[in-house]
Amino acid sequence: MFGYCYFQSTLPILPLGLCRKMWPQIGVTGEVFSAIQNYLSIKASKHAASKMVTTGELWATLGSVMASVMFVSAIFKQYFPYQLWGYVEKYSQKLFRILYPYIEITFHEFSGDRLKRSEAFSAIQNYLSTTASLHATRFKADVVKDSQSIVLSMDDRQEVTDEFKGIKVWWVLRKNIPKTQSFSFYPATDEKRYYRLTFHKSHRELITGPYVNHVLAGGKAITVRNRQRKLYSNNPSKNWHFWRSTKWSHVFFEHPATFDTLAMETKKKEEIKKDLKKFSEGKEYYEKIGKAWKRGYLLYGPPGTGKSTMIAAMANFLNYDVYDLELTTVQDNSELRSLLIDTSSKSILVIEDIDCSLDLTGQREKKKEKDEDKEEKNPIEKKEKEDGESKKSKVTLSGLLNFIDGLWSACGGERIIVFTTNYVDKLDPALIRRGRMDKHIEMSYCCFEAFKMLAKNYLDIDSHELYAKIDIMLTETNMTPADVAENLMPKCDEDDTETCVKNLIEALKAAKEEAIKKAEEEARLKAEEATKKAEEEVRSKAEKEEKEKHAKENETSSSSEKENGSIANGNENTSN
Ligand SMILES: Nc1ncnc2c1ncn2[C@@H]1O[C@H](COP(=O)(O)OP(=O)(O)OP(=O)(O)O)[C@@H](O)[C@H]1O
Ligand SMILES: [Mg+2]
Repeated sequence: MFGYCYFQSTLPILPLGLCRKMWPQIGVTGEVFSAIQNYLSIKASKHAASKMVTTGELWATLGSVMASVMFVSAIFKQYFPYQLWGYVEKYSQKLFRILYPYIEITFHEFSGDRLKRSEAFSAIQNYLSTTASLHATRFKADVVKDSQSIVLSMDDRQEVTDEFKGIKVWWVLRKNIPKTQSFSFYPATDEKRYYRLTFHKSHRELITGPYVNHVLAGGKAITVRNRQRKLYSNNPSKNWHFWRSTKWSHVFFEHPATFDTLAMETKKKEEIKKDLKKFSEGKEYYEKIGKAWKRGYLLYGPPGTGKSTMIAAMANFLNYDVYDLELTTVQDNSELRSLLIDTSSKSILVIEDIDCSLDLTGQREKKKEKDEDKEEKNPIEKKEKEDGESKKSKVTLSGLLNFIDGLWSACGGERIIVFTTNYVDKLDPALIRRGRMDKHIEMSYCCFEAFKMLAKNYLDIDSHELYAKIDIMLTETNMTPADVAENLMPKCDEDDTETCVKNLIEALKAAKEEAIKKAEEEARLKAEEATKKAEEEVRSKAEKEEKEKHAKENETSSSSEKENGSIANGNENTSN
């Protein structure tokens, strides 16, 4: 009503602004324009005045009603006996229930002290995205699946109705904004959103049971249908409390690698695929054996052998999200736990190059501390060092071990944890024991079978006359699949299959020669080292002998001197 009055009262003024802009453009002279302006302003003011009277009347009526209510309630409070207040409350609630025979259920966005986003909330959001599109008038739009489709969802405070077995229910999206005294640029930081479901109390059984289940199941089905997988990376904790920030930020996961494009022995590949499938279908089995529904994979091998590519292939095979955890930005073990809790199920949690991520052995830390104690530092250097230390991650090996295999690791379920490393021997045995890293997969240099897959992918060929030669050369040389792939890739339009295969042969020859040179160089260095060592030994032996000889000579000379001395003394004594 108020909005309508306001609109009516401002309406006549609006065209004035437009006139001002438009009329000069169509050649109306200044005098004519001012005449029209004066005419319109008189008309508008009359119109507006008449509407203002209506608004004034409305306010006056409202004011008097309010005053009457307040007066009656004050009188009532003063003269009504205090002892009877309880009854008044009780019966007023009863009366309210009779007058308002509806039940309300709220579904909050976050559960468990804001640690985890409620799955029910997301399911309802998705369910209502289809229901809302029929009834609501205000929407929020999200683009999914390579920008090919949009999903509409209810906007804040928008109410929609739904029907279930002929019964009407109402949904509304609301949010609680905490009453804060402080001024903030980001007022919505702590807003708590929730869906409220309202229905008549006579349908309590039907709505709280079958209807809610129907909504959740429908919502989950839509989630799966519209699901676009995501690649997450963890945010530094200093940003966790900023406006709308979360512990993880994401982009859509679009890596095209699959097990078909991954070059490795077929037997090994099939074994991994079976293992993954068994895991993803093993909910009941894991429950039965009393184990958290998670599985650890350790991928190790030289750089360029396809460890990261394997992770992408796994995610595409299982249709899982990927959480790429950068351990060095995690401040301490409790942050690590928070990050773990904030991951969704059906996901792969990746820690790449685990050997480089952190210094995870306690002994090394202690040794360093001792060394530092010895050093005398000036105060500025010391302060700088302390600042650097405070920013450094304090995640410990035991924190990481608990993260993977502790009580918290069971939160969520259906999770794969993958570690990659170039140096498996560097890792602490506790970190990679079975139960933490259940399956160890070695990613090795390119074999002939892997080469054939790469050739099929890159050049679309199954055989070639040079295959036999390549087979032999690959056994003689260590070349990573990354290098093989790079050589097989055409670099310009003129590069045909023949050129690419020959390029690979040239590269293999060069690699072999380089390997031979390297081996020769190593052998030469080794021989030099051995000769040096032998010479050193001979020299030290000679020195030792020389020293011994000297010592002996000194000994004999001193004893002969002593002898001579005693003879001389004897002679002196006899002459005396
Ligand atoms: N087994 C493979 N099958 C198919 N492509 C591969 C394979 N290995 C490597 N590649 C190619 O080489 C590139 C590098 O591979 P990737 O990043 O997976 O190696 P990595 O083992 O993770 O190396 P790093 O240890 O340095 O991280 C990829 O882009 C991919 O195209
Ligand atoms: Mg990698």
